[in-house]
Amino acid sequence: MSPVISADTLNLTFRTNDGPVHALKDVDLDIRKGEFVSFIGPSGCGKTTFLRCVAGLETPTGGTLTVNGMSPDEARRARAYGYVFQAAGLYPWRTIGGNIRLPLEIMGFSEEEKRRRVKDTLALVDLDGFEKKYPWQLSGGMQQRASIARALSFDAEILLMDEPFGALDEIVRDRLNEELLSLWGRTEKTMLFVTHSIPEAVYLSTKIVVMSPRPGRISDVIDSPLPKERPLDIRDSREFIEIAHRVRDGLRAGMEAA
Ligand SMILES: Nc1ncnc2c1ncn2[C@@H]1O[C@H](COP(=O)(O)OP(=O)(O)OP(=O)(O)O)[C@@H](O)[C@H]1O
Repeated sequence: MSPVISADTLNLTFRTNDGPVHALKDVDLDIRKGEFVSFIGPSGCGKTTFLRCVAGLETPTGGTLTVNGMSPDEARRARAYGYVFQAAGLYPWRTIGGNIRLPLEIMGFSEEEKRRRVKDTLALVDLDGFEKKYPWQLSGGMQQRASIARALSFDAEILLMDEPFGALDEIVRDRLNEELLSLWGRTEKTMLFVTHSIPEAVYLSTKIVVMSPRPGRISDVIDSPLPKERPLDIRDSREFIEIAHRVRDGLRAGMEAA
């Protein structure tokens, strides 16, 4: 099966007044359909930049990047992905339903289709009954779930998530991690997920991409041997702890080489 996302010697250098910033250096990575891929690495190592390249929001300065065999820009126009940011980014003057409808309105879905999709995606993230509430009436975790629903509403094949749970406390984060895994299991989307948390990366991923600081390079790619079904207490298992060690070693090696 050909990869959904394929990066080959991808480079991105930002030109700034203080000189060039090498945000990505020779990144090679293939991501297959239905994989859950986490990107972990120190601040400024290019995780967000990589996601933005995939989304067609940044233009690489070297190498090639394809999404579904197309350029990122073409893939964006073909609605290949939804984007979830660290802050839920919901419009406060729109209800939860209104927020989820927004991309559907922009994309010109019919009234009936909009209604159906809002209802279905709210159910998918376990927010049935909250359609008419405003964002401020929901907890931080619920807002983030609404933001995920918005990204899923137009049935994009790929979900780009940039530290979506970074601002939430650990208990809420644990629950959302479980819910996200279950959602992924049901929808079989391809997930690209940025995190600073080793346990979160190990718990969620089928593949963990460990990155090193500027210039942002990949220092290790770990294919997880953990089963698809993952109760939270899998975090106490020997396999889990071994993968977490390997991620930590990759992070350390990247820091030392930088
Ligand atoms: N538009 C831009 N112009 C100039 N430099 C930029 C721009 N965007 C990002 N950078 C720089 O590129 C590098 C990578 O940034 P990026 O946001 O991708 O890192 P990150 O790994 O996502 O960091 P964090 O974990 O803190 O979110 C950083 O040094 C950043 O300052």
